[in-house]
Amino acid sequence: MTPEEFRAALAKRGVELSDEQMQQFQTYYEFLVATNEHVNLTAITKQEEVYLKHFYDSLLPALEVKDIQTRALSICDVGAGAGFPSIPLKIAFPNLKVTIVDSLNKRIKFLEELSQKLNLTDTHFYHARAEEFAGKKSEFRESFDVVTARAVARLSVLSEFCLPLAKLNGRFIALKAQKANEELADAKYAVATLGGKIEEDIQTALPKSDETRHIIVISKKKPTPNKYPRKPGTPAKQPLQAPQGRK
Ligand SMILES: C[S@@+](CC[C@H](N)C(=O)[O-])C[C@H]1O[C@@H](n2cnc3c(N)ncnc32)[C@H](O)[C@@H]1O
Repeated sequence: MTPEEFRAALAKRGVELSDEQMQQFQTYYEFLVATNEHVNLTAITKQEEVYLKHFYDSLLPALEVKDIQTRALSICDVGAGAGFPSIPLKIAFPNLKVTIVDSLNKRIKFLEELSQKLNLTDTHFYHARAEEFAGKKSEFRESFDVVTARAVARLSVLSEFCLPLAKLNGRFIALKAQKANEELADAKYAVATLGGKIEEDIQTALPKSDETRHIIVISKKKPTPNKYPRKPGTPAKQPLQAPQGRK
């Protein structure tokens, strides 16, 4: 998808980007590819692929969950890497307040520089493991309207990173490509244990492509018990699973 096709596809979905926003996406693309020469940020570097598979893909949550487009929501993006999905969301919807946490400091440094280049306001970057960032003593626990994550871990593990960060009545929105159905079934126990409720699995696709995407919306119904998230590494090693015989 060329930048102009990107703009037209979004306009078709009711999102009009200004020339300035288009320039921000272009600056993002150029800085991503230049930095990628010496810092491992992405395997996708062709312009048309970055616009489709990173930029447009990152905007899918806002195309499907409309209040992201207009409200001054606080968003925490867990494991954003080179900024996906939250930086494209912030460029397209400057109303958002974005916090990113990633365990790789080189990526956080890239994002800090990127944010300055794009003149973004209300963006905050933290080098930390999600398990610590969301811990019971953390000021960030249960403080965000929306928590997002793309390509970080399977849903049962991701729920333990993300649900503790969502406010009561807030949402955790996971961006998934394949195997979403399997992951959802496998994550039911974890989601319920952590205070969440699976609300929707919105199936969608990238334009001019048969690649399906799932936007999974989980609402935070109850506070997360203090013992979660467990210590760094444990959620991935021992994902929360129903005791034998329970579903
Ligand atoms: C495959 S990348 C995906 C990056 C981005 N979300 C995307 O969709 O392109 C996964 C990212 O999650 C980060 N990550 C993995 N486990 C993490 C954890 N426990 N806490 C914080 N960040 C984590 C990694 O450092 C990496 O930048």
